[in-house]
Amino acid sequence: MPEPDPYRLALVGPPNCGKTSLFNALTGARQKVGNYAGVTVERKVGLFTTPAANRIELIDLPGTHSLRARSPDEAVTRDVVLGRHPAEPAPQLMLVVVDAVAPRSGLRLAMELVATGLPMIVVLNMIDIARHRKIEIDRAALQAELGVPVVTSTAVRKGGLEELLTTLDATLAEGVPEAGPNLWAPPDAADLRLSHRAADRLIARAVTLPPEHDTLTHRIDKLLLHPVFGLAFLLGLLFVMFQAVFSWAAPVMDLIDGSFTAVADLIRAHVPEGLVQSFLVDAVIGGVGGVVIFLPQIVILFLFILLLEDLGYMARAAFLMDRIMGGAGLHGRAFIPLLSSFACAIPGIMATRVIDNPRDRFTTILVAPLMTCSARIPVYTLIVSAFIPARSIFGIFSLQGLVMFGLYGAGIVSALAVSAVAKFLFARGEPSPPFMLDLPDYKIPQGRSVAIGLWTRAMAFLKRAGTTIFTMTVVIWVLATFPQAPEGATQPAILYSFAAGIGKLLEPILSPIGFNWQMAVAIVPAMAAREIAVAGLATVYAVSEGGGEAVLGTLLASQWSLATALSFLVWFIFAPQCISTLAVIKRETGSGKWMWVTVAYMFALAWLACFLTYHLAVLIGWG
Ligand SMILES: Nc1nc2c(ncn2[C@@H]2O[C@H](COP(=O)(O)OP(=O)(O)OP(=O)(O)O)[C@@H](O)[C@H]2O)c(=O)[nH]1
Ligand SMILES: [Mg+2]
Repeated sequence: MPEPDPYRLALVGPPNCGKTSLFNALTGARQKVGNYAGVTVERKVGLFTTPAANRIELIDLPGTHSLRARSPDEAVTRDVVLGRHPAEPAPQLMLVVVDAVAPRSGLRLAMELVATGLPMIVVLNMIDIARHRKIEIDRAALQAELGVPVVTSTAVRKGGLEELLTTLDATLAEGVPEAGPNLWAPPDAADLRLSHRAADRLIARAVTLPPEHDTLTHRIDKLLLHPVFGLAFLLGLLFVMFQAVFSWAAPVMDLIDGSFTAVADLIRAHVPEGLVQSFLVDAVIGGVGGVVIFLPQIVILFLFILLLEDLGYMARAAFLMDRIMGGAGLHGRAFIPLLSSFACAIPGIMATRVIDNPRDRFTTILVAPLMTCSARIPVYTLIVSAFIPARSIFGIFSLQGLVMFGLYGAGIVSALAVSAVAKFLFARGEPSPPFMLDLPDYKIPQGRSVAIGLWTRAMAFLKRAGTTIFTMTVVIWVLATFPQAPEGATQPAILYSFAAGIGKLLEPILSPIGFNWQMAVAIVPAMAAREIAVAGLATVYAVSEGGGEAVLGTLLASQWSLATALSFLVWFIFAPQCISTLAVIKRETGSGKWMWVTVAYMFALAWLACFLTYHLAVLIGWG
């Protein structure tokens, strides 16, 4: 007998009320959660079985305050709930999640959702915090007013879902009620006022707030949202973050480096000199190993980002930066997408779905690839450690760390500059409405969720090293090795290879900015992933040096001028070296136009900036 179809349930609620935490707890998934609005921007589906063996297909949705959706992420929720989504039939039952600490917007949404006719269960989540704060909620009154079951939950605690599961099974045992007629219509301003008043009445009847309002969050915010001290704190925090990425990681990186060198020595000792040895040492260890070394830096960066997300600081930073970003024509909501782009532009671009005005959204998408993503870290670190002396300044800051900070700064400043130009170019249309931001309460980060987040990111990085980066490194090795030098050749073997031929072909475009042909061979395949530039340089130089033992950094320092090195760094600030990002831009904007605009302006900017940097450096005498 075929199994009956699972019940289709959807998690609906305002932003940041814990929908995804519930989703993860119920289905065992590892979707991203974070203490700010707009973490989830697309629908996710998972399966689970209740204690009474009911099979459930659960849909996690982006948060929204109303079905009157404004931004692309909210539109997903509206379409799924109203059964208009092309790939998703309407759910049979909604779990309407309400933040028990700040129940207003959730209860308002629940009242609006009653009109859809879909059966629902209201889940008062974060009840742990509500109890701690002595917020009392009269569930019987809520149940009577809304006419639906109301349960409490703590999504992030073991056993916090028992009541929800019991009620769910009881509801399903009676058979899911048929959906009533859908009477929902987009509310106008008068409807909205009415519904806000109705929600206020409901809260007045069912929720008792403790008298004092001066919570810890308020006290911390007095400092951290201070216009001067707050900004100084934010700047200091970012500075510490980049110093940490650069200096804390060093000992672990040395350790990894040491073990790779040991393995390479083993291979040299046991595998006869020739193609096999060259492949293993130059491509696999030199190339892929050369990238894997950067894992500690990536992990430290993500640790900072995950902690800030979970603490609830992100929205504060957005609030502080709103004025500065507004001056450059960026919407306050652009901050979190841009900050996420420090990790990777792809989730950053996806996160722009929370911006409702298309012009603001496209401007953010346009500049997101300028933020320093983690794939640039290996390139920056390699060049900075090879060319910038490891001195300390004022005895505390490392000069190398300062240069790294400068590279990040250059990305941020150029993103602001490009968006200011974009604002000037498409200044038509009315100004964006003011930025309304929910500041979530601070929360102690959940160790488990931070650990899972770190693990997922680290695995993704290693997977990239084992797939894309490995493949491209092998391609580069083949190109740099074949055809082999003819008998009696007088020049180095690599000059007879395909790689040299390709590099020479690109030389006319790249020599004005100080690049040699080896760099051309490294940056073309690095379109697949920026780290390949490091693997590529390692492989090309290793092959041309006949598998010499020199460390890549030392080798580069002996072969490149400082002017060339600086130009190479600048190239990686600006050039659109990432095909996946371009593909996501195309998908998220729904047309190839914005993708080509991005490619064109970034390449043009990269070339010009490199040209200036290189010639200026030569003038100074660094040529
Ligand atoms: N203490 C406590 N924290 C919770 C609970 N549920 C969620 N959280 C925290 O609340 C924050 C928001 O959780 P998410 O699951 O990302 O919220 P969401 O509703 O999916 O948010 P969006 O996707 O942005 O709409 C995270 O920091 C969670 O760790 C809970 O029951 N108790
Ligand atoms: Mg979510």
